[in-house]
Parts: sequence; structure tokens; C-alpha cells
Amino acid sequence: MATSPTQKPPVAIVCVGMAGSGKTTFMQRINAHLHTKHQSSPSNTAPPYVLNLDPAVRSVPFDSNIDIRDSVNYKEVMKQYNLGPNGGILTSLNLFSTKIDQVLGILEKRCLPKEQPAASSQATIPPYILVDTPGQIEVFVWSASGSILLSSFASTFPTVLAYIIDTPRSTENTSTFMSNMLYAISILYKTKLPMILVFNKTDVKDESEAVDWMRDFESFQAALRKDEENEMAGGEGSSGYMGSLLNSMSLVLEEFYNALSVVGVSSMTGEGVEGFFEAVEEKRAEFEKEYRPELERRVQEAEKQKEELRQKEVRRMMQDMDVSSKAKGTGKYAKGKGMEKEEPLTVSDAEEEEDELSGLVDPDDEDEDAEETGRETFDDGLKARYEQALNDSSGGVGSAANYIRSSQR
Ligand SMILES: Nc1nc2c(ncn2[C@@H]2O[C@H](COP(=O)(O)OP(=O)(O)OP(=O)(O)O)[C@@H](O)[C@H]2O)c(=O)[nH]1
Repeated sequence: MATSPTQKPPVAIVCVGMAGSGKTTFMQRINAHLHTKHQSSPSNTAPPYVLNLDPAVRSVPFDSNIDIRDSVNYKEVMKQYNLGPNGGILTSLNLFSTKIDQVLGILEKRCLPKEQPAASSQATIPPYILVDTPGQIEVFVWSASGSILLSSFASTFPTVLAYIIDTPRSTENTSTFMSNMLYAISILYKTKLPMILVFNKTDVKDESEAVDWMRDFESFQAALRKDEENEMAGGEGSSGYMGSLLNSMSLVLEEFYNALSVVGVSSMTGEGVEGFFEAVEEKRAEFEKEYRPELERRVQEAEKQKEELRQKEVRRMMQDMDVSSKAKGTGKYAKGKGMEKEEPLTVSDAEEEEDELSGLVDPDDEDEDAEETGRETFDDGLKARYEQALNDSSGGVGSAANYIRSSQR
């Protein structure tokens, strides 16, 4: 049995963008494109796996394999918790993210390559996982649940962000364009995932102007000057401090632009979709080369911290046991173990001491000594068992607590 070499794990494409930028239409377009590809060649490609994470959407124009609306009722959440629309979306996402282990379980089962006979070349796993997100981009990108969902995807699949931009609106003037780019940069640094800028709605206005502004500093300068003149003539534009701010920012952003793939797409006509999937494949390679090692380093760091915490717990427990032994007068603080010999207080004590020296021992005293030794052995045994329980456990404190609980039953 061998794994078919053609079966790569799917790339998770997470679509984010400002409200109305065309995320859902774009999702519908790329979903349709992959389904058409599957129908024309069923043995080479499987259909995509689709997730809808927008709890507030009324209807989605594509079939989702996993839909947040099946698990969380957004309207009910708003009513129950007395929330507004954004709070409702955030709470719905929080509730959904508590089930992320189950979602990942399903995704792993359906989307990860399985062992299959080498002879079989049939593509059985989806080539892509498509994820639609809520229109309120900040609710997803800046919330704890958004981070949990994204990092969970990225820990299992190569994950790429598709940042959808409304091209006609975004290239209206230089300040709108710059605001959009700054938003993209903040998401890139927040999520630390490879990103593709998708200039959408190219049937209305093509992406060439935006790409020029990004790649050619002179061209952005020219656009800025035009905006200044426009503002002086009473129109909308950017002059004065705004102009010089935009000027300096365009210089600073050069580095950021270089890290991005840029594509122009019309979700209406389907133009540019092939180019988008080429960019996704580039980003898959980038994810494996740059992001995967960084992710693994972070996982190792977290494991190391967990181990250190566990070791600290073991030491603390051992110290606690020493203290309790001291309180009982057993263990290393027991009689005859490094403690100063006490003066006899009474005549009978002195006689007992003499008897000990002469080898005459009272049978009752023998019992006491045996009891003492027994207690020491018990303490040592208990220590060893605590140590064993803590060492065996991977959950540290929790497992020690379980051990204590079970030993009390
Ligand atoms: N001309 C044109 N219109 C588009 C294109 N893509 C989307 N639209 C239109 O843009 C509007 C918003 O599209 P949606 O897909 O609902 O945008 P969205 O980002 O999912 O919106 P929210 O989920 O509300 O944030 C709709 O009227 C679409 O028909 C495109 O490529 N060309």
C-alpha cells in the first residue's frame, strides 16, 4: 500500500474583505470553476470542500459542506444575549469556535490524503477548502475566535488568505486605495499567513491602475498630484499633510507589496480565475517553505513551556511533601537523620537511652521504631508515585489532580 503521489493536502483559501467587496460572489465563482473542472475530468480532480463562517447571511449561492448556521442560530444569539448585529456575529463565531476540534476532525477525515493502492490514480480528496467569512471583516480578523479558527486551519492545511478588494471603489482616489492597503497589511501581520490581493469587479474597472500604484512609485506620485489638483479645484482628493503622509507611506509599503501576489478577477464573468489559482499554488509553496517551519517552531516553543511548567509542578509538589514530612517528624527530618540529639527530659527518658546503649530494648519501643520506618517507606513510596503520576502525564497539573482524586476513591 502506498499513497498516491498526486494527492497533495488541499489548500484552505480563506476569503476576507470589506463588506460588499464581493466575497460571496467570488466564492461562488471559484466554487463553480472547480466543480466544472471536476465534471470535465472526474478522475483527475475532486470538487472543493466548502465552509460558510458567516452566521448572518440569509442565503448563500453555493452548497456548503459545513455551515456555521447549522450549529448557531444568529438571531437567537442576538435575542438571548441582548446583542446588536456585530455582537451577535462575534458571539456566534465564539460559540462555533468551541467546536473547532470537531470541525477539524471532519476536515481531516474528508480532506487529508488517505493510503490507497499505488495503481489507483483517482483523485479522491478535494483540491481546495473554500472558506467564506462574515462581511464585518474586523469581527473575524480581530476576534479571538477568528484567530482560533485561522490557526487551527493553518496547523492542519496549507492556508492562504484571499483579500478581496472592490477595484472600482478602491481606485477612486489615492487615499481610499492607501486605506485599503493599510487594512490588508494589518491583516497580513496579524494572521501571519500568505496573502493574495484579489482586485475584484474588473469587468467594471480593470486592476492595471492599482497594480501600477503598487509596483511603480512614480505612477503613485503622479496620481497623488492629480488628487491634489482635483482637491484645489473643489473636488475630492488629498492635499497638504495628507498628501505628504500618503507619499511617505507609499515608500514604506514597497516591502509589503513585494510579499504579496496580486490578481485581477471578475467574479461576474469569471475572468482571471485561472490566474488566481496559479497564485494559490505559488502561495502553497511559500506556506510550506516559510510559514510551516515558523508554525512548527511556535508549536515546539509551546511544548517546551508546557514541559517546564510540568517540571516546576513536580518540584513544587516534592517540596510540599518535604514540608509535610517535617511537620510529622518523618522523612529526612525524622529522628536520627541529621537532627541534633535532644537532652533527656525525665529520669525514664535517661533510662531508656541507657538501655538503648547497652542493647536492652523494650518491645514497645521496637514497635514504635518499626512504625517510624514504615511511615518513611510509605512517604518515599508516595513520593515516587506522585512523581510517576506527574511524569506519566502530559497534562501536568490536571493529571496530578486526577491521580490524587483517583487515589482517594
Ligand atoms: N460588476 C460586478 N459586481 C460584482 C462582482 N462581484 C460582486 N459584485 C457585486 O457586488 C455586490 C456585493 O457582493 P457580495 O458578494 O454580496 O459581497 P460580500 O463581500 O460577500 O458582501 P457581505 O457578505 O455583505 O460583506 C453584489 O451586488 C454583487 O453582485 C464583480 O465581479 N463584478
